[in-house]
Order: sequence, then C-alpha cells, then structure tokens
Amino acid sequence: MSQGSNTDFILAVEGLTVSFDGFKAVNDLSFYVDQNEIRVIIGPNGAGKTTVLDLICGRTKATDGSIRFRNRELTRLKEHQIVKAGVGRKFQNPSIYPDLTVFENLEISYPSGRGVFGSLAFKRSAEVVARIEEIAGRIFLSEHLHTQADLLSHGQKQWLEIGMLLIQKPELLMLDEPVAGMSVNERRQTAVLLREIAKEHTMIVIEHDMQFVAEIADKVTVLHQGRILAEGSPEKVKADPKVIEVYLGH
Ligand SMILES: Nc1ncnc2c1ncn2[C@@H]1O[C@H](COP(=O)(O)OP(=O)(O)OP(=O)(O)O)[C@@H](O)[C@H]1O
Repeated sequence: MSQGSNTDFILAVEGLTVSFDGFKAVNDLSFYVDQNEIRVIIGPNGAGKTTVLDLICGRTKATDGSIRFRNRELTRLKEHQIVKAGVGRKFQNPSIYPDLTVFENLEISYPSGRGVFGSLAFKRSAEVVARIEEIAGRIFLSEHLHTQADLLSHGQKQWLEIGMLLIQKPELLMLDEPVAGMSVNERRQTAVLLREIAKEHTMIVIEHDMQFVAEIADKVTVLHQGRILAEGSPEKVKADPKVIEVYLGH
C-alpha cells in the first residue's frame, strides 16, 4: 500500500517544496504526524522550519507537493479556511491584546463567529465563562484572570497566547519556539502544559532547547537545507552523528 492512501495520520506532508526565486527553502519534504503526537522540528538557522509551518497554515503557498490534514488537501485552501479546518498557529512573539485582561483576551478568542468588537459586546454566557476559567487554569493564570495582559511576565504572555489558541479547539496546534525567553521554571511548567494539551490535540513545535525537546517530543524531525536529515525519538536523534555534525555540535 502506498503511503499516499494512508488515512491513519492526522497530517501527511508529501513532496512539499517551496521555491523563493529558485532557492528551495523546503525541498521535497515528506513526513507524517499521528493523532495526539507532539512532533518537534529542530535544525540550524535557515533550515526551513518556520517555512514548513507557514506552508501548513497557508501563509506561504507551496510550489509543489501536498499537505493533507485529516485527508483534506490544505495546499488549495486559504489561511482562514485552514484555521476553520482545525489548524491553529502561535508565532514566536506573543500576539495578545495588551490593554485587555486575561479574561477578555480569552473571551475575544472564543469562537463566536464575530470580530473583536462583536465578541466584546456579546453577552457572557455561563458556558463561555466556564470555558474561559477552565482554560485559564490550564495555562496557570487562574489568579490573573482580571490582570491586564500587558502586566504579565513574558512567559505568562506566551501561555496566554497558547490559551487563546486552545479556546478555539484546534485539532492541530503549531507552536514556534514556545519557551524562548522563559525562565527555567516557566519552561518546566510549559513542558507539563504541552503534555497535558497533547491528550486532546496534536502538536507541531519548533524548538532549539534540546532539554525541553527531550521532555516534550514523541518524535523529532531534524531539518537541514529544506530536507530531513534525521527523524525519530529524541534519544535516537541526539545520538545521530549527522545531527551532531550539522546542529548539536555547534
Ligand atoms: N518569503 C521568503 N522569501 C525568500 N526567502 C525566504 C522567505 N522565507 C524564508 N526564506 C528563506 O528560506 C530559508 C529558510 O528559512 P526559515 O525561516 O524557514 O528557516 P528556520 O529553519 O525557521 O530558521 P530559524 O531557526 O533561523 O528561524 C532561509 O534561507 C530564508 O532566508
């Protein structure tokens, strides 16, 4: 049976290529992600990691290849259709509303089908409030529900943005360097948070901190020059001479 017809994977990327003026930032890339898996993508600067996330979420259009999410082809969809299909993305810098409270940031993200102002005006149902409180608990911000987001620590802002994604219930969450700039304690808590989230969601995470990678990853994909250099468990990848040569040894 060809892998092309396999329906067990939540995400199947095959032959994915993107060319920027002839330069292939992602070059004939194939990988498969299981449901409830945490897949971590590592690799040197410029390896194509962020570009892969950009391709999956529709921000960048593929030159060639396919991205199937639950067997639905994403390369033909627009960014907002991919969000609707169940793919959520968090960028490196938190994009939260600094003047609003934690509660209000989560409320705005609640999938009500309205824009920012419509969301604020719509009556807070008990169901919405309960969901916001539940999410705030998961992201360690129960005590800060009515704190203005601007006053949170950098790490807490990152958690809030993860919460803003979670409240939309995406099946697949993509996080770009979620622990960058976090303290050791915040990193530890984030590892716990991500393992907890993986019980209900699938995740693709770009990360450089190998200790954190080992704590969260089910499987690691190592990219180099737009291609896969190695793939497997964190232990296997860490011991791979090719990976040590181009990435870990530096
Ligand atoms: N829109 C674009 N136009 C031209 N070149 C691009 C574009 N986006 C990315 N690139 C190039 O593609 C390559 C891969 O970039 P990408 O940001 O995906 O790497 P990365 O692995 O995420 O690196 P880093 O760890 O530095 O974030 C780089 O050489 C980059 O300059």
